[in-house]
Amino acid sequence: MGLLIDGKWHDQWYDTKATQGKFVRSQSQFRNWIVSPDQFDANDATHFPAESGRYHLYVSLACPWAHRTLIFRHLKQLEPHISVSCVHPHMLENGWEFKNEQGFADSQVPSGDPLHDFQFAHQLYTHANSEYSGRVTVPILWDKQQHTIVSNESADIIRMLNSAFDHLTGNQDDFYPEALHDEIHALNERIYDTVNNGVYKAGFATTQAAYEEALYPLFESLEFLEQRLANASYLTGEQVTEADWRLFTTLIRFDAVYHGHFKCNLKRIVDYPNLSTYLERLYNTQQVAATVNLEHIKQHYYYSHDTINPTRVVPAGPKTLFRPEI
Ligand SMILES: N[C@@H](CCC(=O)N[C@@H](CS)C(=O)NCC(=O)O)C(=O)O
Repeated sequence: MGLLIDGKWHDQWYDTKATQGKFVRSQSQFRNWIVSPDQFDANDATHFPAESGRYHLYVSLACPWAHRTLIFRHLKQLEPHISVSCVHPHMLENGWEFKNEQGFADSQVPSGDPLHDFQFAHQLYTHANSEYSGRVTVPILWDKQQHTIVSNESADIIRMLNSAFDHLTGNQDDFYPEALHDEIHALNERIYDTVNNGVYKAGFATTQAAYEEALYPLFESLEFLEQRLANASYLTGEQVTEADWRLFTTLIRFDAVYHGHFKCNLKRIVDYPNLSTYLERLYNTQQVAATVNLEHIKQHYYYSHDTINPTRVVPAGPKTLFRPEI
């Protein structure tokens, strides 16, 4: 675990001393956009054209932020147009590594860096910007033509994938419909702060106060979502949107990892009937299940964060992520 400073790798854990034990997530720095041909402006340096075969997505199958982008690539039928590969689940002194290990092979996503054969993800960042300072995170959306990072922000990447390539795929499914923008933004804001990032704030807290400051709002939000799903299949009603997929990748990791490893243990997702049914509904949507690799998920968190779990023992359970039939 570490970061780049002026293009040089430094192995260091998150510093929470200056923030009273609180984990503060840093902003993603590559914020360009792939845009559809009708909106593409060649004079805008942040615009990248939506072309088949031009882009590569680097993900971690363990990471909930990267998982969102993998789901959108699948739902929008972008597999033939955007190539993908994954890092090894263990993120240690060199950060994310590209390493083939038979035991961690995934049936859908190859591991490694097929474009440069780099050993570490930080080499992609310095290849894009030799002076880069900051964290080396996944997902990374890479442009094979300009040899650079288009974006390392999952929230932006799923918006691009939602519509920019529609002319190539013919897939018009819209997970960010105009009429629901306000509702989606409000949901995203609360869910990002208290749930998606909330579990990390609880898990990486180094003081009791910082932990509790994240924990209670997290469970208030889960209660709020449980109520909201009492009479609706999805967060905004009967249409599945990006707000659901953004929540999904946290919920699917919750009982297996966040409940134990991040101490988010007031309740499990299986203890919420509506949330649990909802989670299973999303999991069973259009083979999204194939994007979930529980082995990578558990190995990553329990093995990589040795300040939290120094023995690196990975728990065997839970036996099921869904509510047993009653
Ligand atoms: N805001 C980013 C966050 C991505 C992120 O933090 N990814 C984690 C993996 S779950 C990571 O790569 N962490 C490495 C680090 O912080 O050094 C996004 O949503 O894309």
